Amino acid sequence: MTIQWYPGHIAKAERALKDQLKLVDVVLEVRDARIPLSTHHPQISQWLGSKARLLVLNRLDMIPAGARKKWLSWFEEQGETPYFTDAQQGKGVREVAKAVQLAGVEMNQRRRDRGMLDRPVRAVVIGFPNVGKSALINRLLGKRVVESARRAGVTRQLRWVRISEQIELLDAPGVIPSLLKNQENALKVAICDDIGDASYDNYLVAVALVEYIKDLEYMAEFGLFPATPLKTRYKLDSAPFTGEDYLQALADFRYKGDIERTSRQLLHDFRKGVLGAIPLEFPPI
Ligand SMILES: Nc1nc2c(ncn2[C@@H]2O[C@H](COP(=O)(O)OP(=O)(O)OP(=O)(O)O)[C@@H](O)[C@H]2O)c(=O)[nH]1
Repeated sequence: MTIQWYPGHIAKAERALKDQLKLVDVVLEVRDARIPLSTHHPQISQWLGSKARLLVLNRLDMIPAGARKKWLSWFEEQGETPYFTDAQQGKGVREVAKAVQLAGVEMNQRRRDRGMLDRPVRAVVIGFPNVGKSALINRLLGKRVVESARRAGVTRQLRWVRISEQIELLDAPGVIPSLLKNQENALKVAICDDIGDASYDNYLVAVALVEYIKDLEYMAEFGLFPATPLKTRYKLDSAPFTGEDYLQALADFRYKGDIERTSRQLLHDFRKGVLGAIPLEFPPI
């Protein structure tokens, strides 16, 4: 199957991102906690060079507590400290601000060592489309300044905002272009709607979602997944079906055989959390 991006948009987004990165000392890289690996861009560390980076896993509310614990220990094993946030509710945001502040203290220490004066640390929030960057910026600001768009891929002009005496933040987030050669990652990103300007087939993406759910359902036993989320929501058990057959059966059972509508409904329910807290990735073993 194919998920297509518009190459012009990707090149433009990449240039805009690099311009933003030049301006800052600290980068807050936001990923989707449901798919922390698929919302990682392989070139990030190359783009950042020696700049400080803070890893934020947003949509904390959309994964079970057990999955969060697993990711925490996995990232720590990799030598990284993930900050988990629910940017919609403001959870975990204070800890992120503290970490930026600390990066500023370290930066100013280095400046003083070189005989320079202190200055506020400059930061930017970056991430794939729709992962919650604007929501995080708003929470860091403590008020609604940046429009938190419901549609993917919305950007604005650059402006600095003060979030404390010591921190200046670019009010517009940097959008990481979803250049995804790996179709499995691309599918997960499409399922989660972290995809921006892309065209894809709702039906194929919905089938993939059903298949992921069927594959991961056994994790409910370990508290890492909701029990039978499809059966609970639609009163139609997915166990006897393949992904394609389930969508057809569900369309026949509930949506007058309309498979496109069924696909859209399923994706909508997943994205709104109606199916429960459903992680689509777990740490590699
Ligand atoms: N459930 C949940 N929803 C969130 C969270 N963070 C953001 N959202 C919602 O996700 C949608 C996208 O959030 P935005 O902040 O606009 O995302 P963005 O990354 O700035 O998006 P673009 O500007 O399109 O790249 C909005 O509907 C937010 O309300 C979260 O932690 N949990």
